[in-house]
Amino acid sequence: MSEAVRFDRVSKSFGTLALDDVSLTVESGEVVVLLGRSGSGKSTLLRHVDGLQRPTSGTVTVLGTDVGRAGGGELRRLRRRIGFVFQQFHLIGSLTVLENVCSGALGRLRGPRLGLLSYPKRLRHEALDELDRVGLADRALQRADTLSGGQQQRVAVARALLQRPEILLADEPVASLDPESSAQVMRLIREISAERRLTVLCSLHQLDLALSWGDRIVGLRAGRTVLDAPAAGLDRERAMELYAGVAAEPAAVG
Ligand SMILES: Nc1ncnc2c1ncn2[C@@H]1O[C@H](COP(=O)(O)OP(=O)(O)OP(=O)(O)O)[C@@H](O)[C@H]1O
Repeated sequence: MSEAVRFDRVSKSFGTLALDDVSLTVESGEVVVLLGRSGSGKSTLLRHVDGLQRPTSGTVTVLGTDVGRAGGGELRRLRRRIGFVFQQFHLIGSLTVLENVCSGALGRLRGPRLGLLSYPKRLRHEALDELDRVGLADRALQRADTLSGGQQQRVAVARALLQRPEILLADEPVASLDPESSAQVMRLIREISAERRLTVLCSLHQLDLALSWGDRIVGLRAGRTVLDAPAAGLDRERAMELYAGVAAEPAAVG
């Protein structure tokens, strides 16, 4: 197996420590799910992978690039190899689904594009293939804002795939979806990772989804990795300890 991501004693301070001495190696093709309470450092960890943030100390190495030391050009080249899926899908609602997917290839093209026909035919075909992969080829010419949330997130996955990424970062990709759509999106990401040997780092708040679709669970608490274990066979109670100490909702009075 080759190594896709390595964190070597990484700390990140914003005044408070968001990451505290994190060491982690992710192999190519692994699906790693990050779990932890709000504010435990999941998004900060993801942002170090594509160099949106740089470590205060320690080393982050991604696809052979030392992210903390990389110059602007090197970072841009690295980012082309990394796809990102967000909680908010960030589609352009007034454009067709297909054009939204095509925009995933902008990093591979020269110059801006306006309108579906401004993309090379070969690329439109590639985009349609990716839409087919996420089960939405029949929606290609529909406006993106006419799709359900789950469908829009699948379009966002297709758009990220058109970038031909080696790593996919997903920051709470199902946080705004219903349980069925959430499972559908996670299953898709998992299957595509297996088909293409795509490395996935995904933050989630849903323990059951993490256990179902992750290869490996990394648990963070106050910026430290307190759990790093294969998802298969991981005791649910043990994973729940990540959330221990969260104040219960006050009981309704009346
Ligand atoms: N740009 C920033 N400036 C200052 N503090 C930040 C910044 N980004 C993150 N932090 C702090 O770092 C800590 C970790 O935040 P982070 O967003 O990584 O947590 P998280 O686990 O992703 O939370 P959530 O589940 O709510 O998204 C928090 O205390 C947060 O306030």
